[in-house]
Amino acid sequence: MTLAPSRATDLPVSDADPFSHEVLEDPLPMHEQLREAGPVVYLSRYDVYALARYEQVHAALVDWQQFQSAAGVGLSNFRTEKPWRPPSLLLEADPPRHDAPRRVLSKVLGPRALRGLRDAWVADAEVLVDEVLADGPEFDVVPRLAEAFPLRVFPDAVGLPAEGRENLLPYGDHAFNAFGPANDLVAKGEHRVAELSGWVGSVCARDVLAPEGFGADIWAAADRGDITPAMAPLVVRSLLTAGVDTTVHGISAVLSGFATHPDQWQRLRQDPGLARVAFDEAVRWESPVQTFFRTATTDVRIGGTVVPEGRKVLMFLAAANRDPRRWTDPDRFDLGRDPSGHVGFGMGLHQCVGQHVARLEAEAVLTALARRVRSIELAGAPRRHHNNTLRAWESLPVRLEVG
Ligand code: HEM
Ligand SMILES: CCOc1cccc(C(=O)O)c1
Repeated sequence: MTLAPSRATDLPVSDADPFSHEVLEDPLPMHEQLREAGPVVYLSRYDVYALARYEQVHAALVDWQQFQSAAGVGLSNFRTEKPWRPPSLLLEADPPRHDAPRRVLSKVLGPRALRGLRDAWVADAEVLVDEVLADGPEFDVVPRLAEAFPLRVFPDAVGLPAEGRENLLPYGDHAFNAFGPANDLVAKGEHRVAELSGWVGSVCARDVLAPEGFGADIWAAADRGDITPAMAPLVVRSLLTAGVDTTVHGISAVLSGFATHPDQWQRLRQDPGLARVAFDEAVRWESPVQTFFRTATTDVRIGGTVVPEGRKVLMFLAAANRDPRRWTDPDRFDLGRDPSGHVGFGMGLHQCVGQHVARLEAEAVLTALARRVRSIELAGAPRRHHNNTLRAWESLPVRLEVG
C-alpha cells in the first residue's frame, strides 16, 4: 500500500484494497496505516473516502443528516445503481421513512421484550454445553457452539417454520458480502440468491410465522397501524438478514478472546456477572461487523477535508475500535476495561436495534460455560472465514477442562 498526498489538497491517498483476501485475512496492519495516514484517506481503488480513527467514525455515525444511509450502506450507490434486493426499511433508510420501522423493532427487540426469553435461553445453553462437553474436551466451537446456539434459539424466537433454517447463514453471508465490491466473495453467492431470497421472502409472510414471536409482534404492529402491512415483511426480513451471522461471529469472537487470554477466563469464572461486559469487549476487540458506508448529502467537512456531495464514505468500525487515540492498550482483550462507547454496534440513529438479543445469546452461552469449564485453550490453528463486511472464524478448535 502506497500513501501519497493528492496534488489538489494534502488529503492522503491510498491504493489499499480493504476487500482483498490478504486484508480480510488480517486487516490490522491496513487499519493502522489508515489511522496514521490522517483523519480522512482517499481510497483510489474504489473512489471513496475512508475514516479509520474513532473521532471521525463516531462523528459520521451520529450525523445521519450529512452522512445518509438511504443511498445504501455498501459500496453501491442506490442513487445510480439498482439494489440487489428491495432496500431495508431500517438499515438503508433515513428519517422519516426510517422512524416507524425503527420504533416497532426497538419495542419488539427491547430489553423488556426479551425478559421472557432469558430463562429459556440460559437453560437451552446449559443443555447444549452439556451435550458438547459429553463428546470430549476437544471440539470446534464454531459449528458446535457459535453456530449451534443462535440457530437453536433465534429462529424459534422469530417464529420461523422448522424447514429451511439452513438457509439463514448463507443468506446473511451473501447480504454482508453484497455491501462490498462485486468481487469473488459476492460472485460465490450469486447462484443461490434467487433460491435463498425466495425462502427468506416466504417466511416473512404472516401466515407462515408462528402466532407467538418477533415475527408475529411485527405483524401485530401492522394491525395497530404502527407500520403498514406492506412494510411488515421487510421488517421481518431485517431480523433474518442481520440477526444470525452477526451473533454467530460475535460468539466466536468472545470465545476466541478467552481462548487466547486464559487469565480473562479466570476473571469470568470468578465473576460470571462479567459475561455481558466480556461480550461487548469482544465486539469492540474483534468487531464482527467491520465496516459500513455512508453517502455525503452535502459537501461535508470532516477531519479537515471536504467530502463532495454524493460521494461514498467508508467507516472502518474495527479500526476505530482499536484506535489508541481512544483506547488504552486497544489490542488487549480485557474484562477490566469499560468498552462502552465502542462502535461495534454502530452509534446514533442506526445503532444496532438487535444488540440486546445478541448480548442475551452470548450471556447465555458464556454463563453455561463459566459454570462448567475451568479453562479454555486453543487446540489447533484457527481458520478465518472471509466476508466483505464480517470478521469471522471458519474454525476455532479448543480444549476445555471441565471442573
Ligand atoms: C454481535 C452481533 C451484532 C453486531 C456486531 C451488529 C452490528 C450492527 C451495526 C454495526 C449496525 C449499524 C449499521 C449502520 O450504522 O449502518 C447494526 C444495525 C442493525 N442491526 Fe445489528 N448487530 C448484531 C446483531 C443483531 C441482531 C441479533 C439483530 C436482530 C435481531 C440485528 C439487527 C439490526 C438491524 C435491523 C439494524 C439496522 C438498525 C437501523 O438502521 O436502525 N443486529 N447492527
Ligand atoms: C448488522 C447490520 O444490520 C443489518 C444488516 C443487514 C440487513 C439489515 C436489514 O435491516 O435488513 C440490517
